[in-house]
Amino acid sequence: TRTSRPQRILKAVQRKATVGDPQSVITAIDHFCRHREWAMNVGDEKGSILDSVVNEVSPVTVLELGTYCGYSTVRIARLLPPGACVITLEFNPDYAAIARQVIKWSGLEDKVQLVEGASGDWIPWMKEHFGVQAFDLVFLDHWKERYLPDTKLLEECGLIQKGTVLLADNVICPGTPDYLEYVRNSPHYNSQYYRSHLEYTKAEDGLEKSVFLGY
Ligand SMILES: O=C(NCCNC(=O)c1cc(-c2ccc(F)cc2)cc(O)c1O)c1cc(O)ncn1
Ligand SMILES: [Mg+2]
Repeated sequence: TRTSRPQRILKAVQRKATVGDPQSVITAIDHFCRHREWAMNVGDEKGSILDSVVNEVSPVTVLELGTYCGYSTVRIARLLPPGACVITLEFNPDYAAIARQVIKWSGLEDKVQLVEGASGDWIPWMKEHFGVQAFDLVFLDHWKERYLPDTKLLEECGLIQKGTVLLADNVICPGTPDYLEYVRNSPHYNSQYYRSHLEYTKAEDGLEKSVFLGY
């Protein structure tokens, strides 16, 4: 196929969504992925749970691991008050290039810092490079086998402090068993599972919300 799936998602946004209207961008991507081609966005059902957690935390600084096409970046950024921002890390340059354009179409570029690179390389530089003290909310949606090592790295770098909320996608499908075991058994986290479905399907999936209790 000439174009990539992310490119076809961007086309759907440019055809169906209104510039500067984040909700229309979200609706356009959900419609395309439900009726044309499945894609690994968090989706509308789990996206509503993400929205409720963002509203509950009302974060000033958010870290998103795994941007893909920027769907969840837009979902998060549209709920942030002035002065708050989301730093989103994407390893794949092709995904990052599409995400920049989706985020720009939504008009939320001032609330988003998209960083291209590997999470393991960038996390140790977050404080110095972005002047971040600690994250209020971390949305984990990247390589599933990186959830646990990156959580430990965030702890070691002092980027997770008392009250920081971790919200992890795909804890059932594709699944993140080692991460789940860690946050559910650690005395330093209060963890709860929000049962849902894999985006645009009937398969079970869910989000795990873990609040750091301090040391
Ligand atoms: O694939 C990279 N990132 C996406 C991580 N996200 C996922 O893998 C993901 C997968 C699924 C999923 C679920 C069922 C199924 F049958 C197939 C896929 C769903 C989701 O909601 C995800 O979030 C990637 C590539 C690369 O080259 N470099 C850095 N990262
Ligand atoms: Mg996901």
